[in-house]
Amino acid sequence: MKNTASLIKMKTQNEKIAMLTAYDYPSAKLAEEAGVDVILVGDSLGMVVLGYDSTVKVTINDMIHHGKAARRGAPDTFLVIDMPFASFHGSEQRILDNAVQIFQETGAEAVKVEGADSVLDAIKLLTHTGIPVVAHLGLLPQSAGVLGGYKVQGKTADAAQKLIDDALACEAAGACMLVLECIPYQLAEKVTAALTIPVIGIGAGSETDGQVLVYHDTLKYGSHHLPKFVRSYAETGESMKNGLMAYVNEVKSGAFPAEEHRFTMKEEELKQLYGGKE
Ligand SMILES: Nc1nc(=O)c2c([nH]1)NC[C@@H]1CN(c3ccc(C(=O)N[C@@H](CCC(=O)O)C(=O)O)cc3)CN21
Ligand SMILES: CC(C)C(=O)C(=O)O
Ligand SMILES: [Mg+2]
Repeated sequence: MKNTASLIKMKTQNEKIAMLTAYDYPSAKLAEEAGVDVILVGDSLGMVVLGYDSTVKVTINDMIHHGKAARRGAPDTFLVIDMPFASFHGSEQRILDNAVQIFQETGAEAVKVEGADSVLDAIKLLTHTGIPVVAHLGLLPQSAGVLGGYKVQGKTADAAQKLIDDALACEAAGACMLVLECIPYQLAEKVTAALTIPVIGIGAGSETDGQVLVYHDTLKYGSHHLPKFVRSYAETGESMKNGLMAYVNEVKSGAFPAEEHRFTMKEEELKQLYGGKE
């Protein structure tokens, strides 16, 4: 139940694919227990876990460190690892070395790369090597510096046609799945209908084969700005902060620890310790 064929089957049977990011053992474990179909160790971890203001500082080692933890938490879920900034550009040898390292060390089912154009060769190379590749089009956070920020993509007829062509080229290059980020829903619907592989949207409307969101956005964990396309399903950050404040208060007041939290020494041992005297 966790391979590329089972995901394509979900598309053909019109069963929506629920994808979520996760970055460590407990988050991946909760995602798997909740029935998430695909877990993405996204390079968004640079922002929501490591506190960077973009994803471009994330390294291969960061992805492997978090990927291995997520794998331990979710051994039975289709796991995708983002290839971080620039790690799938340059020579074939470099791209292959990076992808093989991530794939082998984490035991993930696939890696994800942002973009088409020159990235199509990387998709082909990795697929032919035996590494399933998830493509990612629309808003490419690793190219935010070039795109001029986190902006909706594919809004003009020309840009939309280019994205459709890119999506078809990603599929032809061997991609096993496609993520579409921040594009008009009409365009996402068209791409989804045009492709055989599953298309997963984030800020791309409801007509894709599935949805992906960032773990911390879904559970409102952290104080970051939430993009317009997010719906939060819990107030985790608030609940955690309340818990931590209660802990601090009880330590200060002496209410914690209580009798049931302490350990006791036997009377005779105490006597021996004090030499019979008090
Ligand atoms: N917490 C978090 N959630 C994400 O979904 C996410 C990350 N981080 N980091 C990596 C990328 C960056 N992403 C983002 C971040 C911000 C917007 C955003 O604020 N967009 C504007 C729309 C701008 C426009 O209208 O062109 C918005 O208001 O939603 C979008 C995608 C998506 N990814
Ligand atoms: C937003 C998703 C698709 C992603 O690439 C990430 O979390 O890094
Ligand atoms: Mg990413």
